[in-house]
Amino acid sequence: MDLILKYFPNLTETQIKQFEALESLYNDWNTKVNVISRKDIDELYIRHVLHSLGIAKVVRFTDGSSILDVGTGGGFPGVPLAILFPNCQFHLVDSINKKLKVINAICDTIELTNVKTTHSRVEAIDGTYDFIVSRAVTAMPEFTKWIKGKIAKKQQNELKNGILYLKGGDLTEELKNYTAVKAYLLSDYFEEAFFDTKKVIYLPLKYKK
Ligand SMILES: C[S@@+](CC[C@H](N)C(=O)[O-])C[C@H]1O[C@@H](n2cnc3c(N)ncnc32)[C@H](O)[C@@H]1O
Repeated sequence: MDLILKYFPNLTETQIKQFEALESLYNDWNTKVNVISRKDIDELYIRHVLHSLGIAKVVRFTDGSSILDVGTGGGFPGVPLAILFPNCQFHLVDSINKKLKVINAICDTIELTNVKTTHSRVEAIDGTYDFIVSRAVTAMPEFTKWIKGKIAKKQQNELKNGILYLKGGDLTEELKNYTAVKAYLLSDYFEEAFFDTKKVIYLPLKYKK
């Protein structure tokens, strides 16, 4: 938890309690449903919570923003972002239902009311969103096909609406056709070695019917 406060020192009491509660909740749930790999659970705050919050170093979502988390799994990056931005609406979608049940239970316990989950492939989701976030789901060319038509027309953030994708490694080949893409290095914000190769890939997208 100290790690979260190190980079996000202005959390409210409620947010601190919510972030603190994640450790025992994910540990408990992970014994029943495998939402986080065994190797990672001991490093929940660095590998999952802080990594998810890397997106918040790139953009501070304006109150009222709507954000879709595609392939959220156990709730990353959606749950930590929803705690950090209580006045934004988060829609967490995954094609595997059992993980969403864990997210719902965790959100109920910590009274996180700005999260909605849907069991579906994202291609079948109808809404539009200011931002679409994701981590570890698929390569960008396929991802952009899946989320076609899901970017909101109205822009209410300083950063243009689009995709914010947590990725690592060499992305030259994967991103070569995206001229508007911008990579933010998480090592510019976080000093821990885990972030040395981690990036937030931002792709602004226009509203298309
Ligand atoms: C490797 S996990 C990543 C989970 C989470 N984003 C994280 O980083 O911890 C990929 C997740 O994407 C989901 N997924 C894959 N294709 C999907 C699709 N078309 N629509 C919704 N979810 C999908 C899978 O069910 C799985 O839970």
